[in-house]
Amino acid sequence: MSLAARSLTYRYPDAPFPAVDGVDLEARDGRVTCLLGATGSGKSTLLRAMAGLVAPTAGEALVDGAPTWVRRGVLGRPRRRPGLPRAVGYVMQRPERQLFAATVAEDAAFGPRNLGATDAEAAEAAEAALGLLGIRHLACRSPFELSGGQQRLAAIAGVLAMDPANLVLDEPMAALDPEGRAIVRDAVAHLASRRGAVLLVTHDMDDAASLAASVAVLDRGRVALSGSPAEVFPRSGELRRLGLGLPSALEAAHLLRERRGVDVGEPLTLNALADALAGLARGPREGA
Ligand SMILES: Nc1ncnc2c1ncn2[C@@H]1O[C@H](COP(=O)(O)OP(=O)(O)OP(=O)(O)O)[C@@H](O)[C@H]1O
Repeated sequence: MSLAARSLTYRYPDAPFPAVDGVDLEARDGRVTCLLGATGSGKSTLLRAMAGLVAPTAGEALVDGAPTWVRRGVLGRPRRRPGLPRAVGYVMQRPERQLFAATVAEDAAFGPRNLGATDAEAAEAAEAALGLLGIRHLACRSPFELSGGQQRLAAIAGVLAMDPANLVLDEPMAALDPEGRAIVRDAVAHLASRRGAVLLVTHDMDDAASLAASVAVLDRGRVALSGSPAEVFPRSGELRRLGLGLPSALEAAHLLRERRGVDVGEPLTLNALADALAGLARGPREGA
């Protein structure tokens, strides 16, 4: 399973510049790939193109190696590849705004029913999706009486119930309280270990550092930096120039080095920073 962009360009009608400009990107099986970038850098547009919601103006978006849109017919107009919703699921920004049914289970069953499943098959798919996200106990609740984090999980369950092989998510942790963020972050990490490729847009460097196996930074529609978090995040000068901050642990490590002359390396997570500090605290005593 995989998601890929090949020289992908997307220009909105009448826009002077492409929002996405010749992007090459690969999101691999069983891993989370995070798409980062300043506001307006083209992340959501690239995500929508890679999920096949829009046809690239030039280049290709590939899902499991096949283009999302093909030119067929005598007029050669682009047409979305059949069966795409099963190949890639798309979780839009604030997906809970789309919740509409009387219960969480009915809401999650809507997608599979729409794809042709019988009522029994759709109910089974919904139950499996709720189970995957650990919210089976909410099945009979009204989606409108849930917490923000629970609503977000219920909405993501609606996408998973369609059983997509790969998944793209646009800022799934945004606008949630810390508990809601943690619930969704854990769910995404869990999904990545069970699904194909997971491609996620986030503005939060801590989420990216803790979740991603690889990251790509967009700048004015182009990939400016890419690699593993350990390769990308230490490039603090370039990240700042691109309008991005650092993971908090790395920021703290840089402050410790600059202001106190203490070197804890380049920790990307608070756990790694705590381990490095514990190592420093132990070091002199052990050596004494
Ligand atoms: N429907 C649209 N029509 C015309 N231009 C658009 C449209 N949607 C986005 N754009 C433009 O495309 C560019 C990229 O927008 P996009 O939403 O992809 O950026 P983003 O990186 O996801 O931003 P943010 O972090 O603020 O969500 C921006 O210049 C934006 O103004």
